Amino acid sequence: MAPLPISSIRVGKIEDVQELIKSKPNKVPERFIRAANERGGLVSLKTHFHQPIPVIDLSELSKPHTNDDFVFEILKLSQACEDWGFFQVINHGLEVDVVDDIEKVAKEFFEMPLEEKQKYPLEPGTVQGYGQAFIFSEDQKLDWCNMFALGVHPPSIRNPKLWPSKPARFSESLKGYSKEMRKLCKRLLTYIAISLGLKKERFEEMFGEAVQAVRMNYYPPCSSPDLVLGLSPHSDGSALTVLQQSKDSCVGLQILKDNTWVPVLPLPNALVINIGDTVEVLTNGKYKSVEHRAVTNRERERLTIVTFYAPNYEVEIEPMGELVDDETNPCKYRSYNHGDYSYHYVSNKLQGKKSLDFAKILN
Ligand SMILES: COC(=O)C(/C=C/C1=C(C)CCCC1(C)C)=C/O[C@H]1C=C(C)C(=O)O1
Ligand SMILES: O=C(O)CCC(=O)C(=O)O
Ligand SMILES: [Fe+2]
Repeated sequence: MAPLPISSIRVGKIEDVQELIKSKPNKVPERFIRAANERGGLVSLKTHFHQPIPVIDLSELSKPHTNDDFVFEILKLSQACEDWGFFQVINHGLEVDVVDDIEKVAKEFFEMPLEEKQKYPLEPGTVQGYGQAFIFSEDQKLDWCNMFALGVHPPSIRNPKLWPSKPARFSESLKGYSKEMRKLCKRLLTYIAISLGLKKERFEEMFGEAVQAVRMNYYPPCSSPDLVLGLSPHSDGSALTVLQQSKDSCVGLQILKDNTWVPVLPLPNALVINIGDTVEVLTNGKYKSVEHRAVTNRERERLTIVTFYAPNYEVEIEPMGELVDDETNPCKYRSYNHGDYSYHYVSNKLQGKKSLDFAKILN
């Protein structure tokens, strides 16, 4: 994926949100204030009474494929992917230490002095480093979030200058965590393949050496949470995304369902999984990527650790032949190179599902 021509990008001053709140401003700076139509939207109250985002129990999927419990959970998975594009997984079998450790080092990273974090700057037009990504103009609104993102795998996408030397355990911890996340993504893709009636290795065989990136999002508290957004609405360009919310995390993630923003209630020891644009294309729209955003809290900070898992940049993407029927289910997306899509994705601001127009066949 070629870098963007950064010289032409003028983004103005991007204030660091953690530093900003230290000065206790009596007003939220204009650059963070969203237009009324952007920050509002109907927010579902249903979640105050029950948890609507499907929950998939991965221990049920470890059972033999002939077992009724396995079949039942696969059906639940297929419904979750088709109706929601989002689900939480429990009993995922990840070592508690690995999950806890990354959360600790991520916290330690964000708590370091600004000068230390600024040794790893996210340059305009790139998506790796500390700062704000997807900002392309001086008048673009900013998210109420500090983020730190790194390409992890294959090693060729790493920018070693951006891997921090402090906290001392950061790199080791991220490598260990990413290894486990990679196994989890591969495993989830086998279940997703089975849920679609495909052979279980179908995604893995097509993806080649999959691309994996991590993004740590730190949302400081905001005195006027209704005026800002923690993270702008977007769908992920990945095939799958895994989101870990820190222990005791408050609600922050919202997903757009039937024109209503539905909050995702954090469950203890669960991970949130979502379908990315790439799986939408590969399944010819049977499983769709879903627009989501993050909101902030008046009193509480929130930390999330997000893994993006996607095919190798060399891979050609198009709807899978098994899921297309010229008569009853014609091809809705064109064929393209995943590296080109990644370039397109990172060259545009986050704007709902707009990035996917790149692939849509418009009739
Ligand atoms: C909100 O989405 C992102 O921040 C994001 C960025 C991912 C990336 C890095 C942090 C470094 C390496 C490149 C890559 C683009 C993967 C989303 O990632 C999605 C977008 C595409 C395309 C993808 O494959 O994952
Ligand atoms: O932090 C969250 O809740 C959402 C993060 C997210 O959607 C992303 O990083 O792509
Ligand atoms: Fe996302």
